[in-house]
Amino acid sequence: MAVYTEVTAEELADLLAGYDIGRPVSMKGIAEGVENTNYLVTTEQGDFILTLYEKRVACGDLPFFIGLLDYLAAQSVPCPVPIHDRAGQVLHTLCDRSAALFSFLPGISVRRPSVAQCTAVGAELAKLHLAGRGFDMRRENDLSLAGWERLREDLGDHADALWEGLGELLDSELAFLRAHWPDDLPDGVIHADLFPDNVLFLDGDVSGMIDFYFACNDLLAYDIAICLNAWCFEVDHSFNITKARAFLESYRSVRPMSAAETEALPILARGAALRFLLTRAYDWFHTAPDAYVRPKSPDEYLRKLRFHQRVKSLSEYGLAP
Ligand SMILES: Nc1ncnc2c1ncn2[C@@H]1O[C@H](COP(=O)(O)OP(=O)(O)OP(=O)(O)O)[C@@H](O)[C@H]1O
Ligand SMILES: N[C@@H](CCO)C(=O)O
Repeated sequence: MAVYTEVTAEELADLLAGYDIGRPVSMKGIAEGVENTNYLVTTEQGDFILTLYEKRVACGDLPFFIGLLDYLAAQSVPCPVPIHDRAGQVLHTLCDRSAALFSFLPGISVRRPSVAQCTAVGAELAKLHLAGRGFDMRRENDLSLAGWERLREDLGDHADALWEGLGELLDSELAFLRAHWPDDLPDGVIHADLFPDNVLFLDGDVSGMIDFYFACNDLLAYDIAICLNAWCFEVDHSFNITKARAFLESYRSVRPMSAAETEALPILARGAALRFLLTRAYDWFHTAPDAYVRPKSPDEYLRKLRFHQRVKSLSEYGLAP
């Protein structure tokens, strides 16, 4: 479970004294999530999420994330709304960590998304991309090409210890992506980690998108590629073209994609697969055996990468060639 930092009832009461959200009634640690410590805090006025930022989120990035959530929430994007204290502040220090309170979003995340849920998330991602236009803070994607190269370097010989030949595969894929990565597609604010565990559903609709801590400025179509990987493969690793078609049609009904964006999808999907293959491989070797959370399987993303490497036509993503 991921409650890395224990907050006492007194510490919570002291924090809440600065807000207009009533006195605390209860506080429960949330088991899900691996990056930060999250508590469900109930006050006299309702439910809130208290997040304590652990080491993986850089403190310097927090104003970007908070500013973005404020901006998106003002445009009715179903994201956590940062709660401002009486002085207008969102960020506080609690137990030696940066901490913030957010609105609690109702809904349940799914493990195996249905076609209807892929349709719903496609439209919501497009709305998010449109809503992000005009947000004037910037955060570079530290997990794009240069970041992948750093991760590959850091993995070193561990790659081949994971699977014979993985090092060579990573090197040739990086060389391919370096030579072909597009730089002239529409860009903007992307979520960059919109996996099923970061989307909440209520009565078939998306009621919440959470965990914006990889959000950054990058190609909008790269975010689409991340979602194709995260939402459209089955547990047996097969690609579900019906889900892909539903997701893409729904996205394009809200924000039409240019021809250049659709043509770039196979390369972007390769990059997106490599990104999660590398971070999962990194975590595989850097997670202590007695850690709270088990690292996720890099193998899943190696298979996804291989699928996209074999794609010959956009029709394999359910798009007209
Ligand atoms: N605003 C919110 N409303 C409702 N539930 C939330 C909210 N924020 C977080 N949660 C709950 O807390 C859990 C962990 O949140 P989150 O995914 O942001 O944590 P994390 O540690 O950054 O995780 P990750 O491993 O996905 O990076 C979620 O799965 C969800 O159950
Ligand atoms: N979504 C990431 C985990 C960290 O956000 C993964 O599945 O590898």
